[in-house]
Amino acid sequence: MASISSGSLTRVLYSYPCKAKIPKPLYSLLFKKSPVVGVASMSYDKELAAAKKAASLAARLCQKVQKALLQSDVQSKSDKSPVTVADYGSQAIVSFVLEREFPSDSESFSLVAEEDSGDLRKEDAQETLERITKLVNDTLSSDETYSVSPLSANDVLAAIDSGKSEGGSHGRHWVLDPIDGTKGFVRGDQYAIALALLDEGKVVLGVLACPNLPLSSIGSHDQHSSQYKVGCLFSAKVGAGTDMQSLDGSPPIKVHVSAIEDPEEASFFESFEAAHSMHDLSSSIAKKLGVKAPPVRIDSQAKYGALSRGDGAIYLRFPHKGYREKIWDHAAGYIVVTEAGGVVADAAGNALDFSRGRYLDLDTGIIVTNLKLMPSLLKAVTESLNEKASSSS
Ligand SMILES: Nc1ncnc2c1ncn2[C@@H]1O[C@H](COP(=O)(O)O)[C@@H](OP(=O)(O)O)[C@H]1O
Ligand SMILES: [Mg+2]
Ligand SMILES: [Mg+2]
Ligand SMILES: [Mg+2]
Repeated sequence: MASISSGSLTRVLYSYPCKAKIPKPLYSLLFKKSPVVGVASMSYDKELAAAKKAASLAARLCQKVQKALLQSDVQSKSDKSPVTVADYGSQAIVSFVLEREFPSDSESFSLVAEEDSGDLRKEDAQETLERITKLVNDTLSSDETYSVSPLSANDVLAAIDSGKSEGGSHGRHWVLDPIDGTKGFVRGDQYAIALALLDEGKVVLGVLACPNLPLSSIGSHDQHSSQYKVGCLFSAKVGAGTDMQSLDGSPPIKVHVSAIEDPEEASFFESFEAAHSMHDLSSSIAKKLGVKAPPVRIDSQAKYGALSRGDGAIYLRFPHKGYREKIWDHAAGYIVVTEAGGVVADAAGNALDFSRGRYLDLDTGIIVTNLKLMPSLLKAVTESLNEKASSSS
């Protein structure tokens, strides 16, 4: 989390609309000291290097599949959401690389990941499993640092199933979304490989590989244009800021969230999929706040990456009633944004709690912006939610 100087503290206090009392949850979110007390002094350098390597290799596998996506590569999970050979392949690669990079931790290795091998163990999935196994082996052999004998289909199933951990508030847990934004991936749009590490319940590092995200700002041009070089790797470590580099290996640069204070100049991100976030609610919040620009709708945690380098100033996510957010959909994005100076909160202004297992139990939605805009954003969110509640009662 970005440290907050007394100067910025004063500015935030003054920026709170109407000098109203700052709500308690928001106060603690904006002003509390680093949330990783006790683990902040660890370096996590080796872990971050391993995470970047694992996510970059997984991105290579995903790029290959997205270029030649076959109808048979896309399956439906029991909740009807899509999953592809690349989701499984990416999870197998990341799991394999992490276990290999930390052989001495094999007893305590813990990975909380989205996919499991249940459907791949069914009889009619033989061909799909073979295709995934080939993809994983081809990707590993394309990396000169891994001279391993090819993995069998069973090795691949076991690597995928390493991701069954429940996480929690004790010890270390890797958190993986092997493809976040599978719907975007299938459409040929944005997606991300999102990997984070929890230590004693706090996110201490995160990596976002975004193979289709332009290296230059998407605030200023059409994100679908083929004119711009794409492929970004964001990485963040607690207390060390956020870096961005190209996926093909340029040196990293430090990135920072937008410094915009006037909502009229701000633009906001939201899900491309209306089923994932209530677009009408975001537009009512944006209108209240005075945001002029239309929403930028993109898939996946690429939104957190783009926000961390200031492409836009606000991210609004309001799932429909009953949906429970998962930790792998936010852990990496959360630290990428907070280390770049941003604030991530639920709709009541509470900090997100990644220590409760696979789910993030939170109040109503997720809002992300910079320190200056957060108080007025939270006020607009509260008003819009109250209006929505009274109009539906
Ligand atoms: N009804 C729903 N409401 C909110 N989020 C949902 C949802 N159904 C799926 N999702 C989540 O939204 C994620 C994609 O986020 P975004 O909308 O920002 O692109 C999905 O990740 P996966 O694609 O990894 O399954 C999934 O976890
Ligand atoms: Mg999914
Ligand atoms: Mg996801
Ligand atoms: Mg996913």
